[in-house]
Amino acid sequence: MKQQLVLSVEGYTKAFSLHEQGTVIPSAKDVDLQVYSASLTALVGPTGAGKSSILKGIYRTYLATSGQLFYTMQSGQQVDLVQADEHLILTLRRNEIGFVTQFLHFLPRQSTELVVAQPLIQRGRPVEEALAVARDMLAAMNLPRRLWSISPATFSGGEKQRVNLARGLVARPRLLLLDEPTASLDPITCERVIRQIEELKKEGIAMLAIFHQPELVKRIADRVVELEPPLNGQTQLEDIA
Ligand SMILES: Nc1ncnc2c1ncn2[C@@H]1O[C@H](COP(=O)(O)OP(=O)(O)OP(=O)(O)O)[C@@H](O)[C@H]1O
Repeated sequence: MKQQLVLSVEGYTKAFSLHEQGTVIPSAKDVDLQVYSASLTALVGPTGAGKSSILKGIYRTYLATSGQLFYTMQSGQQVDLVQADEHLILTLRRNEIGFVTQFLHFLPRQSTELVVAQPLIQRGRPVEEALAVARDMLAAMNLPRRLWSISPATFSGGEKQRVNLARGLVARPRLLLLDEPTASLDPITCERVIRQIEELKKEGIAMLAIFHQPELVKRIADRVVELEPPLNGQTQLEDIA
């Protein structure tokens, strides 16, 4: 399958100004990277290097301090995710860009299968059909059947991670962001996730994923972007004013 450029990150920089403390926390600094369809770009580097901050910038949970995030939409039109208006960002989140984070967001008393089916329902799939896809994915993620009809509120970290993955994977976005997708999984489930990632590649999906395990990166990454260690210390706000 021909790989096409889906996302080009150019000079992405993020720093957090903590005005009350009068300091600036540097995060990602001048990062360039590309993500192509039908492939996985791995983001590696030490703790605090800004890996999660880059994913959050692409998903627009964070606003970049500087730099550009050129995303090529399904329509072929290119948009800078730093500048795009809120409405477009919400549309892209619903239809094109998915994010599997370390945290599971869900409404109280919502069943696990409904949490997973949600991205499909939001796109207009009939509820029963969406639930059937969700159940298949929960089975693929090795989540015990007895947990499907209850809320994930009381789930263990590994169980929540499986629900998160199932939700991200059913959506089949064009660009999938994965923040340590296998971090709290047992080896069998980890293998299943790897199989799913291979499947996503075959379907043409572009992925940008943070990993801490070098052997995993070697196995599934098509490109590797290594971030520099974070700068030492903090900058006083007046130093950069
Ligand atoms: N909302 C925030 N407010 C202030 N500082 C933040 C915020 N989010 C991240 N940071 C800081 O930015 C730096 C980079 O954080 P980030 O989570 O992106 O690192 P990371 O490379 O993903 O680390 P890890 O491998 O430990 O997950 C850290 O020093 C962190 O404390």
